[in-house]
Amino acid sequence: MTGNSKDKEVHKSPSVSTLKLLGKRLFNSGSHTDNSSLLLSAEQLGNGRSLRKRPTSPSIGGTSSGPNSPSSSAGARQRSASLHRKKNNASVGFSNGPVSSHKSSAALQDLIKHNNNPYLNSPSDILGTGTGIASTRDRDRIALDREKEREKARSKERNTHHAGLPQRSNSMASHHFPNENIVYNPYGISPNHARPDTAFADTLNMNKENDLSFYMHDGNSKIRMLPLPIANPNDFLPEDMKQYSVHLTDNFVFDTDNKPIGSGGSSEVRKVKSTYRQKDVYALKKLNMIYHESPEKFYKRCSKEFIIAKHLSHNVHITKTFYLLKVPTTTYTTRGWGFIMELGVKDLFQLMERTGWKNVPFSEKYCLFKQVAQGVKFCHDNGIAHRDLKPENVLISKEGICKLTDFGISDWYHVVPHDYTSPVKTCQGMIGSPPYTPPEVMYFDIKKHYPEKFQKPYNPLAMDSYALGIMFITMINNIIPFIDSCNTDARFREFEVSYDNFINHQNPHFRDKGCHKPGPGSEYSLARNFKNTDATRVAWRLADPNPVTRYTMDDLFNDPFFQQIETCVEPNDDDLVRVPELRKSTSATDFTENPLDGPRDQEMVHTSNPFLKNEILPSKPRSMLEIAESPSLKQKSKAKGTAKNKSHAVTDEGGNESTSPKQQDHRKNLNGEEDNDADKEEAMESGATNVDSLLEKPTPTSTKVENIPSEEDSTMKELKSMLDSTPTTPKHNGPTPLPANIGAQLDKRMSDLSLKSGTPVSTKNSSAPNVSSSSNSLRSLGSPSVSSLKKKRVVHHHLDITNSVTNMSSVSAFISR
Ligand SMILES: Nc1ncnc2c1ncn2[C@@H]1O[C@H](COP(=O)(O)OP(=O)(O)OP(=O)(O)O)[C@@H](O)[C@H]1O
Repeated sequence: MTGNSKDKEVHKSPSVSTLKLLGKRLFNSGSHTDNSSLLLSAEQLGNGRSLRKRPTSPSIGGTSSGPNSPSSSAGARQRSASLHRKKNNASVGFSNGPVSSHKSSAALQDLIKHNNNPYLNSPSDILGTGTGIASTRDRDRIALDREKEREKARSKERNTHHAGLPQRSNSMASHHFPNENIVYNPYGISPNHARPDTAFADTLNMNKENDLSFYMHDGNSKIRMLPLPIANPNDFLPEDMKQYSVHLTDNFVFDTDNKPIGSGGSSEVRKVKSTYRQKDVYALKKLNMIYHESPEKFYKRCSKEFIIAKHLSHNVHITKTFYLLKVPTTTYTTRGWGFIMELGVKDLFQLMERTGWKNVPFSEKYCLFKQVAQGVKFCHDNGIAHRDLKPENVLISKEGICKLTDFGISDWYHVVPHDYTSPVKTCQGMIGSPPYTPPEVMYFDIKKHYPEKFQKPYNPLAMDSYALGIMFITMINNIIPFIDSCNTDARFREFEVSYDNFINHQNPHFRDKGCHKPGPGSEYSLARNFKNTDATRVAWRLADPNPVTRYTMDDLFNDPFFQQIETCVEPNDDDLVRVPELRKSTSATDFTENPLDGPRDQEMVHTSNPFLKNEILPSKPRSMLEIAESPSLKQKSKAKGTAKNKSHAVTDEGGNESTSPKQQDHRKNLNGEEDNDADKEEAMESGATNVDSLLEKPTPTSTKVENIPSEEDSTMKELKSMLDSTPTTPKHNGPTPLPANIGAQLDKRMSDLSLKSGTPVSTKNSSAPNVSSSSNSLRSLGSPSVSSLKKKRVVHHHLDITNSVTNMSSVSAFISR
């Protein structure tokens, strides 16, 4: 178990912000190696696959289109690679890659020194063994390339085909800084494509952090602020998820440290503390508007993410999401919405980029892999496809437990969302984060210019399997195997050829269901480092380029190698996370989001829920306890007077557990924690008030509806109708999904917020075998409230990974070039 010192180290380490900065500079350059004698190799090979954060392709609308620019990222990378090959006159296999133009850079040498790229360790890597047996696909590829060229020309003629749609920017991808390598950043800042949603990327620059003026560009191209009044989250949530308090500052204060702990394409994550228990630290995922998103679309997107995340918050391998709250403008954030979530110590990417990662024993890596798989299985078993699995979206708790997060593009995957016997609903459109996005999805990437005939509806579950396989390969190889999982990437082509070779020449039944013969051996580059042909079977079957034969999660859980992996936590172990307490719920009259804001009644203007209009939203949202006691809003009066100043510790299981002060005391004792909450409370609350009173200025209401895919329009109607649902008694039983009626209606409607649904495919067998993994796990004992606070004994020390790059100065050497 990692102690406090480790945690501190975590926070000192150059985490997300540094990584992002590093990524901008270093992606496609030689990556870390511990062997300086390999400097030449690194440069010659132009390793472009070093680990870096992968922003999600934000194709909310179902397509991720980009300008038909000849300078797409792929193009740029290809140019680099070919240039490199020319320069070095080397025939390379997997190790072939984009060129680094910083040969003589000290920073690069420093970087290369830390390289632990296993491909660089053997001369045979250069030969790309395992791929030269047959190359039957080459002809296909040439034909495909020709066809793509023709399609590209046609596409140019069509020119503005995708204009106005949400786009994945190719700005950073195609933008070359004179002294900088290419970085693929869909949300990148470009002089030509200023993306409002990139505003928070700049907050990672610590110099700007306390610069209030930075946050005052209301409505300019960098900052996108929601118009006032900010909508009430409860207006967008189903009955059983409505919250007692909807204001962040009612029950939380920002961490005094006040540094962002992470950021993504549409969010920034900071620490917040319970107003009542300073030791209870949570993550606030502050959500930002993306592109030219309208406020309505923003609210619907975010509430969907929240509903899915909360729906899944019943498993030790899922990051718990507690509340969806209004966030005021402060020195730390702009106004908007945010999630209160369980705090992760770091994400898997941050573990993998540490120089000590390469020394992590196989057994520990397998354990992490299996934990992630358990999380994915839980999602699938609960009707959700994650669709954006990548190391950045796996958080590690302080106990070393892997927890999936970021359900921003997740979706219900059944045709009838809550009917798990109904077929799988296929998807269309480019989503996800290369290279974890499988080839069948990459065909939808507009920048790849694939002919439309290649774009077939795909199974979102197979998407998760593939991502898991690529994650596994990356974890073992310490480097991503390729940049894009499509045949525009030479390394991916090599992988495909290797795959075919293995089947054609060594194991013809490799793709057969139930075949558990050994997988590829060390003659295959992407198998060599596993040193275990059972592990390669698992990795390669998950990363099967063919989605039809790819391992499903059930196949994975049936695999004998997977089954025998020992983990240090069981999927049904209880969590150690304390549900944040809600004591205060600011009423309409005593909460001032902005002094210039209109009366709170205006919130009603935002609601599209006729039910709420008729009933008149009560000034104080009902608590989960009140909802449980009297589901109908008409009975609200009975519960009146119990709301304010009452302690509400609402479980994330749907509100069926409200912890009494007595219980809290008990928990406190079990934890051995010292509370002093009452003493601190007053001071903390006054702190919260101060935060509230910080600067904010009115925003011109932007209601411009962009030229969005028609499905977006329809989804808005669907969400409205979802909210018209008749309230039912909120009830949750453990991991059971949403209450039947509401859940079914909600699922149906929310599922329609998804990408274009296509033809159903056959439902997979949802039964999973019993997986016996760790015998070392502590099983839950006693009641949940007691067992949830038991410390678990783990067999591995997942956070205990050394890093030779520990301070900003060493990092700044990279980025100050
Ligand atoms: N609960 C949390 N605790 C600690 N760190 C977190 C938490 N949630 C997110 N992070 C950090 O912030 C990063 C971004 O979070 P997340 O992926 O949820 O944002 P996003 O905007 O949806 O990103 P993406 O570009 O992948 O869609 C994560 O990679 C992680 O490092």
